[in-house]
Amino acid sequence: MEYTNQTGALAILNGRGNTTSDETTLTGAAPPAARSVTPPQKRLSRPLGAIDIPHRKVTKICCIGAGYVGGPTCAVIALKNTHIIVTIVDVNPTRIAAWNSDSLPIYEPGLDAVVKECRGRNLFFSTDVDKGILEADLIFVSVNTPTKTQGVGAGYAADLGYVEAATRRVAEVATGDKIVVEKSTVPCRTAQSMRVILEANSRPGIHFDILSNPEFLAEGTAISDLMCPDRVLIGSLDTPAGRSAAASLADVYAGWVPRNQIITMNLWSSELSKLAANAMLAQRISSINALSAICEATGADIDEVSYACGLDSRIGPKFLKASVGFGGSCFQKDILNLVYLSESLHLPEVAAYWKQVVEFNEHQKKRFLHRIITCLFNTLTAKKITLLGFAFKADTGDTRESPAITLAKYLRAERAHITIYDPQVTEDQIWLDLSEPGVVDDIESLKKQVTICNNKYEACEGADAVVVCTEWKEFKMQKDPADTRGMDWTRVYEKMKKPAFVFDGRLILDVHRMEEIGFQLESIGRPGKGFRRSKDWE
Ligand SMILES: NC(=O)C1=CN([C@@H]2O[C@H](COP(=O)(O)OP(=O)(O)OC[C@H]3O[C@@H](n4cnc5c(N)ncnc54)[C@H](O)[C@@H]3O)[C@@H](O)[C@H]2O)C=CC1
Ligand SMILES: O=C(O)[C@H]1O[C@H](OP(=O)(O)OP(=O)(O)OC[C@H]2O[C@@H](n3ccc(=O)[nH]c3=O)[C@H](O)[C@@H]2O)[C@H](O)[C@@H](O)[C@@H]1O
Repeated sequence: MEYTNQTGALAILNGRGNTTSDETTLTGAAPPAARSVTPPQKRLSRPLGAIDIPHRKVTKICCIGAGYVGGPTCAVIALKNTHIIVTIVDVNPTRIAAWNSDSLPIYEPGLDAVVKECRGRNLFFSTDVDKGILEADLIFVSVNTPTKTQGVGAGYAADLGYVEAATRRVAEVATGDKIVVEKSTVPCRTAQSMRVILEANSRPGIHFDILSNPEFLAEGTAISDLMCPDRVLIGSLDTPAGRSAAASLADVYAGWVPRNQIITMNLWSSELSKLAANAMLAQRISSINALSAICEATGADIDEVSYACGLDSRIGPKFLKASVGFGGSCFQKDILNLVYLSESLHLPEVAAYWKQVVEFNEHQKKRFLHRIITCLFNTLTAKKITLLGFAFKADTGDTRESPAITLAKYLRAERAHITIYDPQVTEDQIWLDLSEPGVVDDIESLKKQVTICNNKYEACEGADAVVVCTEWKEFKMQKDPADTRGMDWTRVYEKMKKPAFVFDGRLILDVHRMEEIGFQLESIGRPGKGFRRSKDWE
């Protein structure tokens, strides 16, 4: 039976070996045979019961962690539930001060308007973590879960120190019953650890319900993702108390999300679904990037291949854009987390399978660098290379795991002079990303080799090559001379060294139009000019 192993793994994970009703469904389910078959997860979802199960109405929410997730998510909850008081707390006073100012700590389209409407009404930002916990009925734990950098599992396992610290604080401070919600992305079974910590450290007689409610928003589109989510996932114990807590949280989301999109399931499935979703999304990018290498060597065009594959309704068109590599704070971290989980479950083949998604991503960045070196006559020494974009994707100022950081470090090693322009990333952030922690004189040598520019045209002046690292709209070719949002690539060409090379790591530039201007454009997933010249069929 196709699902037997999965069920077995679940049984091992929950440490009981008994099967829940969900697991029974899984074992009995026939494997999907044709594309019209109802997806198996439909049958997995428990009846929501949010309306008919007796449950508490939430009136006060506290969110621990005012980051990229906690801030936007709870701002939208406050916007859509004017009867709920939402307080977002954080140990970082600078971050909280920024949330309380006109200059929010994160750039996210639409976020300012949401915060402006609710702040001071039913949305508050505070460093008083204890007060937030004390007053709330429901507490989101939305703290960071980075990859461990040392000790057992270094480089793979999630560092759960922040989750544990927040959980201990809840246990120590709470004087009444609380629903505690894992919003952070965590390894499967973390809710169990949280339960043990809460029960061991709280006052007698206090009851905690723990829910898993992973977040699926993407940066740059956080507000629209939150307003219209594909689904809201709530994992709970399959007990009356667990179901009741899930119903309380479901009510909060039902403030704007249709009930049939609020999915409830067992805790461990919910925790694992988050890692699984990110792993599958990243896997699609590595798959298309692997194909991009074949395109470059054969004359196929990766955009055309993506388009052709995406028209198959089983595959779909999203997340098939080839690039210099995926970045962001979570894809790599969550896959490595899954790799670690697989290894600890003695599933080395499963671990190797997922690990390859991350390894290929690193390879893609190196491939791109090699192409730059080859085109620039095999040396980058003292050449001016301009990086357009430093954020890991457009519409965010976030640079975590940005491919531009890796590229800049590689280019530095080649002794190139690097100039960087990004419309949203701060100078301080770029210096922080490029300097080696603990190396005292590094920043001085860094500043001799790297220039940060706040004008895109100036950044390109005198460059041997321009490398598009982020797909900001302002780097796309302007539609006409009056279009001030796009880029006047003719103006760029005039001030560059010749031959003028542009390396498009985001496939946003049209090869024919760029060549008409005079550029040598080299794009990911398309054969380069050298290849095309050597073939007589073009
Ligand atoms: N960034 C994203 O787009 C997404 C992130 N996630 C997950 O959400 C979680 C949070 O991610 P981000 O918001 O990006 O992290 P972040 O680093 O932006 O924010 C976390 C915040 O928690 C605060 N914090 C840590 N420990 C604390 C404590 N004990 N008490 C009070 N505050 C504390 C930190 O000061 C920080 O401001 C992670 O597990 C991440 O994997 C999930 C979906 C999307
Ligand atoms: O857990 C998380 O943190 C989040 O991770 C991703 O969101 P995010 O990393 O913000 O942004 P994505 O749009 O997924 O992009 C990630 C990276 O992949 C790249 N990408 C994306 C799509 C694509 O087709 N090709 C491609 O190279 C992007 O440029 C970016 O570098 C997921 O999309 C969210 O659902 C998830 O909640």
